[in-house]
Amino acid sequence: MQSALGLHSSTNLVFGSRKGVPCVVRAHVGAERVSIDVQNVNLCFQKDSNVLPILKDCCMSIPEGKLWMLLGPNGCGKSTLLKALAGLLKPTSGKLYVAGPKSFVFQNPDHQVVMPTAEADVAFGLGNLDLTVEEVRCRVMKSLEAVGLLELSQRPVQTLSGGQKQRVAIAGALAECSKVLLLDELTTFLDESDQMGVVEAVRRVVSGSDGVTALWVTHRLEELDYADGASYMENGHVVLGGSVAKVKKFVLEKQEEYKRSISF
Ligand SMILES: Nc1ncnc2c1ncn2[C@@H]1O[C@H](COP(=O)(O)OP(=O)(O)OP(=O)(O)O)[C@@H](O)[C@H]1O
Repeated sequence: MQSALGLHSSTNLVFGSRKGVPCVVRAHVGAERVSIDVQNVNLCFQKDSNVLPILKDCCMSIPEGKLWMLLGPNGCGKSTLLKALAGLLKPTSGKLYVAGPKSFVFQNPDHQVVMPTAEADVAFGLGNLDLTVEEVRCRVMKSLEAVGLLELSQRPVQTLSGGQKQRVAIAGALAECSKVLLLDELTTFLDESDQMGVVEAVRRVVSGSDGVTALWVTHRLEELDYADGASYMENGHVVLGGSVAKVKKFVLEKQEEYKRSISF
């Protein structure tokens, strides 16, 4: 279902299996419940007569109830992986599991916040559900409160900042009871205070929820400090995943390596 608040889907997503590779849906890894599991996923784009492999045997598991960041150089396939998890792109092979319902929030909030006020916009996504007026009101207020926008519920959306609009979109996803938030470079076009408002709101949402998981694609290393864990992609697959400290150290070493290479 495409709502005004980005793509929302209420179904779990499980795709195909790779020839010769046994793929089992994993709701647990060890004793830990996972919300996202990616196993040996390959995904190609067709350009003219050429097949362009973008995701290459990509694997990643994200525990339930975590804010997880996905980093990597331009063009390595982060957005493609996120879109595949949202069901917008279909892998060529491999397996994807998302413990739905899930919502995808886009980089540009103007593409998804369309109603005159924050309150109306969050309510809009609930239009297809069989809810009473009071139930809608209750969900809208709770969701706006979760992202720190309750006092702006009646403000015309054109007077909101980019970051506030992003938070309206996230509130919409929460109102629809999404358990997995797929967040694609939400802070790219925001100034620093707006950027921190969005990442802090997502942090609060994940911490204060009963099992909401957020996968956050970013280039900004400072945002890692808000995360519970991270994965780093290169050339179509995840090369490192785990604690924030480990991934941050790896990225900083890469940056140093790059600086040394261009100083010769
Ligand atoms: N529809 C498409 N058709 C052909 N190639 C595509 C398509 N969408 C993306 N690509 C290519 O796939 C590769 C991965 O793109 P993707 O947007 O997933 O990278 P990314 O890691 O998110 O990059 P960035 O950090 O710059 O946003 C890029 O080389 C991109 O040009």
